[in-house]
Amino acid sequence: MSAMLLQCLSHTPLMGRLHPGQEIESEVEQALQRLRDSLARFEPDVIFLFGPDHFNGFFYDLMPSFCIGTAASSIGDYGCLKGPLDVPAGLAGECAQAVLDQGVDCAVSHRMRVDHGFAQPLQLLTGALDRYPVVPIFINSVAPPLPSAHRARLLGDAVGRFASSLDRRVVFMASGGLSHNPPVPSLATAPPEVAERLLDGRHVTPEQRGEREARTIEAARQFASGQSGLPPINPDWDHDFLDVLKRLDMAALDAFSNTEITARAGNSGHEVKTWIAANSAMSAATGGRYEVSPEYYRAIPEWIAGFATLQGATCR
Ligand SMILES: O=C(O)/C=C/c1cccc(O)c1O
Ligand SMILES: [Fe+2]
Repeated sequence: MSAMLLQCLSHTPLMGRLHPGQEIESEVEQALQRLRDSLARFEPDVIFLFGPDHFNGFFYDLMPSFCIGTAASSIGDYGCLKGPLDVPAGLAGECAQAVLDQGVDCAVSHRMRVDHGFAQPLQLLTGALDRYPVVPIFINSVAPPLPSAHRARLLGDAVGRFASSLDRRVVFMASGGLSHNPPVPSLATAPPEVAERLLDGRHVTPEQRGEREARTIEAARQFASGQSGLPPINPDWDHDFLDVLKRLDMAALDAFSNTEITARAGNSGHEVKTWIAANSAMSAATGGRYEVSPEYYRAIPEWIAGFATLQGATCR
């Protein structure tokens, strides 16, 4: 019999680099521990992990809206674990075919490079990149033109229908969001050497990577001290979004426009589409018979994150 579990969490490579204080860090740790415990209890056969990329694996020389990896490796940015994920190639390929058959155009990568967007949740919740088989599903969340919330919902729906046919213990996991605005360059305004890296940054040197990471850490330090031009985290929007998920209101998810997400959740707020896809997958796979509990939320400027966790399980 198929069994389904939904887990969503924010990621931030600033965790462990900047410190929002003991109380907040232990709150976050407890929220992560709840996810870890239910994941371990669930004993998944496979995790369908919806995640973004930050110009580390996907570039403007060929930028898909969605891509399923039949093999994937983490680049180890920001000190995350580096190396291969345990991707079941046949299953991932079948998933891609099923998604295409359901009318959602999705690219395939037989050598997907992933960054902290995929590596951090696996590391935080399982202690490794290859503890469980994982089908990595990329959603373009930072490189306009972006897919809509509606298309992300349909992607999730197609993955959920496929997963429900498997007779396996399946986790739908999302990594991203909620509202946040780290300093990600834009192709439209970038100087030539930065634009080149957005087009094809596959071969940056360790020094260039180190400089980029140091810039983000410095930007977070300024953001946390209130001396930054970066737009603020938006807890009101984040709570509204979590409410929609709690109500299982798929139609409301479709109504989030890209303009609204950028204006209210920030340029990187589009990472919520990973949550939209995972919740939609859970809805499709269970026929809507599941309950969602948003378990933790806090705006954490030191981590440039509206940081949240959510779980969902089938109704008994
Ligand atoms: O520098 C990057 O690649 C991104 C950093 C970042 C910072 C805060 C929240 C996030 O979701 C990020 O990806
Ligand atoms: Fe991110």
